[in-house]
Amino acid sequence: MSLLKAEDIAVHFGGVKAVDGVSFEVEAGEVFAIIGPNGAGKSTIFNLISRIYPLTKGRIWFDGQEITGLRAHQIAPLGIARTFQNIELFDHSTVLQNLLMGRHTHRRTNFLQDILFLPKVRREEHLHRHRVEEVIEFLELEAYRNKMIAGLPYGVRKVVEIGRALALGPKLILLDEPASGLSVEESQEVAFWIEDMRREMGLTVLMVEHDMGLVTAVADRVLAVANGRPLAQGTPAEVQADPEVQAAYLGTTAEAAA
Ligand SMILES: Nc1ncnc2c1ncn2[C@@H]1O[C@H](COP(=O)(O)OP(=O)(O)OP(=O)(O)O)[C@@H](O)[C@H]1O
Repeated sequence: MSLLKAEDIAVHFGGVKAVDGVSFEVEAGEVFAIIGPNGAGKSTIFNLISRIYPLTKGRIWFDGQEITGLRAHQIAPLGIARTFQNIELFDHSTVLQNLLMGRHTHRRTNFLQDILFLPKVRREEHLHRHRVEEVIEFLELEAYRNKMIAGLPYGVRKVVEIGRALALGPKLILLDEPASGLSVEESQEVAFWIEDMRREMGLTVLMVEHDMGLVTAVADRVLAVANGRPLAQGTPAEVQADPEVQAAYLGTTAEAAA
């Protein structure tokens, strides 16, 4: 059984069919990439899985449970974490504080227990700290631990965003363009981390990415979309060789070119 399954999903905004009849399955432990030209519907697919947008059509399952009818706040506790195309961090907080906020969904204590700082609260705090320190070590963020986000280089902020998602301790991580705006070296580093997330953390990765170098380096399978519609699915090499995919990247579809 796959970890994530999307069946014939669609969302229409007025006349715009942002996503229209897309199906795919992501196996546990797999790195699965969604590619496509600008405006193809890639981020919208993430927003459907995260339950930010209501589905016009279709169904989604995660870890054996149907999540089609769930609300956005119910998704993270199931073990799905995500990053955003436009980094969404708290600029005037430190790296450590941002990562601790990634643990927020796991809080089991209530406000009264928190202000009395009961042993249960202390134990929980210790657990959150431990997980966050693991993430800091994993992503080599030690030097930035107490630095404000606002003053950090773009590449480091992107890594912190991945860190915040990892701090949640997810089963599935959704990475929205993890290499966008990064240098070639930084993008290669992201490729190593994705590999390590799978190998060391046992994570399943679903990513949207324009950088075909990164996709080819890390993805087991790829889904190509254009104008909200699926074009091809397969290994990176198979999808890149697909004539419809090639046509879509030239700004036209194969049908239009025929
Ligand atoms: N909330 C919304 N309301 C109306 N239209 C939307 C909404 N969200 C997305 N769209 C439209 O859906 C289409 C797909 O957008 P989406 O952002 O998913 O594309 P994308 O493949 O992620 O593009 P990019 O690579 O540029 O980020 C676009 O035409 C976009 O304008």
